Amino acid sequence: MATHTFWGIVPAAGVGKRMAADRPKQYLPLAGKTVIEHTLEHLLAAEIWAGVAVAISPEDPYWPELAISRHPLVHTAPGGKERADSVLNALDYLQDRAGEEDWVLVHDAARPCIAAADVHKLIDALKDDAVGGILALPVADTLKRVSDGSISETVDRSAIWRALTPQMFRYGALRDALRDAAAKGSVVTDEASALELQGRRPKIVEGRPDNLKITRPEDLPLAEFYLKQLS
Ligand SMILES: Nc1ccn([C@@H]2O[C@H](COP(=O)(O)OP(=O)(O)OP(=O)(O)O)[C@@H](O)[C@H]2O)c(=O)n1
Ligand SMILES: C[C@](O)(CO)[C@H](O)COP(=O)(O)O
Repeated sequence: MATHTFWGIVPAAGVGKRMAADRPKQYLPLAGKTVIEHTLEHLLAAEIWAGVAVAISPEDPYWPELAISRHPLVHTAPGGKERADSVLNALDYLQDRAGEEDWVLVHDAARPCIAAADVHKLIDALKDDAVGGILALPVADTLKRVSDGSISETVDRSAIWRALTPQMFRYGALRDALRDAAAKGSVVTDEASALELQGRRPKIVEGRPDNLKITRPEDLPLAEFYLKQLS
């Protein structure tokens, strides 16, 4: 049976504009810890990691204060201007450690309710796949295309899924795809988009609806509720 090596990358260098708090949202208090501590503790609970590289802004005063920043499996990489730059920097940080065919799972610091079971579900579904893929959720609402404040059409939702994280790709393939996207000036908001631009077809694995991304203030009480259900 083939053996696999799994690295984690956690982009955590955003400023949280939409949250508009006194600090980046990954450091906001949530159920007795910071958001990023929940995220990393849940990821580490999957117990499959060769290491987890966390992309942190160079001016970030909060990260060194957290004990988890000194966890033996946790490495600190420099954050970048956009999320994709942070992920690329973390890949560069891992270059002497990770092999080209090792798996990399990228998970947002802002998704603290990730269940270890969902990490295992993604890995079990894709570890022998040629391309890799992502956790995602089918949309539950009717979708409208809107222009100038009015509806131009109702979009067929049967083929529309919401992208979640983790997103799981081979180290070398992900690095090359993100570098290509950057070289072309293409803005990619997730890892799958970078591989799609190269004509690849990442797979979809259905994730849990509680794996929400904390984006706006109203997401915090919802995350607290979900965390209570997880523990
Ligand atoms: N330059 C950046 C921008 C974002 N992220 C990370 O990418 C994840 C998802 O991004 P998002 O929710 O958009 O976070 P922010 O960019 O912080 O939020 P906003 O867009 O509201 O400013 C977050 O964990 C964020 O810290 C990052 O590592 N580096
Ligand atoms: C990667 C992501 O979580 C997928 O839903 C999301 O795209 C990241 O947030 P952003 O607001 O698009 O940067």
